[in-house]
Amino acid sequence: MSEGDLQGQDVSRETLDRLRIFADVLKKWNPKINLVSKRSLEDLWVRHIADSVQVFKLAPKGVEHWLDIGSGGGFPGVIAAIIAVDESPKTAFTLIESDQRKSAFLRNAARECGVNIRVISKRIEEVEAQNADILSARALADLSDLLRFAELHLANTGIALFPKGENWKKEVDKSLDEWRFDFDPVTSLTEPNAVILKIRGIIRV
Ligand SMILES: C[S@@+](CC[C@H](N)C(=O)[O-])C[C@H]1O[C@@H](n2cnc3c(N)ncnc32)[C@H](O)[C@@H]1O
Repeated sequence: MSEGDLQGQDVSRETLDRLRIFADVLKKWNPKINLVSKRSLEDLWVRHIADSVQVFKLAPKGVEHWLDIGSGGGFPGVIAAIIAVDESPKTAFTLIESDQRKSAFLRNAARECGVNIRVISKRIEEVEAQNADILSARALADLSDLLRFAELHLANTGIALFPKGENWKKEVDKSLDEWRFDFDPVTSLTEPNAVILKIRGIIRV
């Protein structure tokens, strides 16, 4: 287990302490509600934590509102909120997670880490428009569905950050039937064939 390994990404000592608390809470809850697979728990720091840190690092600092959808075990939403305590303290975080037990975990983990996060336990499509500056989602849906969620909850000037696996080009091509957008595929630090799609200017055609 690569405890504390953030793949060379720099965070403060205080942030690292909070991330350690988060890792402990996740390990405590995981056997009961299966937040991450048992196998990936062995590589929690790289597979999940460092993978989420890189999403935070791609967002501009000082934005008002960050929305993470389908947050599950808190990736990348809780990790981004933890780093923001130091690096972007004015940013408010909202997480949408429809599963009640996972929502309870997210609230508990935020409290234990001393981070202020609003958790909405509803389906993304049933939540009132959030007008977010940043929208993140990992392992939630294919790109076309994510763009539908962005249409609901992302401000016109906002940025979507979607980690995607090696099939990302196919997902982009498929989504162009229905959408136009500007995008930048940033190579993942944790998985060489994966990217984080940084997307702006989403328009339905
Ligand atoms: C595969 S998990 C990914 C969790 C986390 N983002 C990660 O990367 O580890 C997808 C999560 O999205 C939630 N979810 C799926 N569809 C949803 C919806 N329509 N509204 C709210 N939450 C949803 C599920 O309950 C689940 O926790």
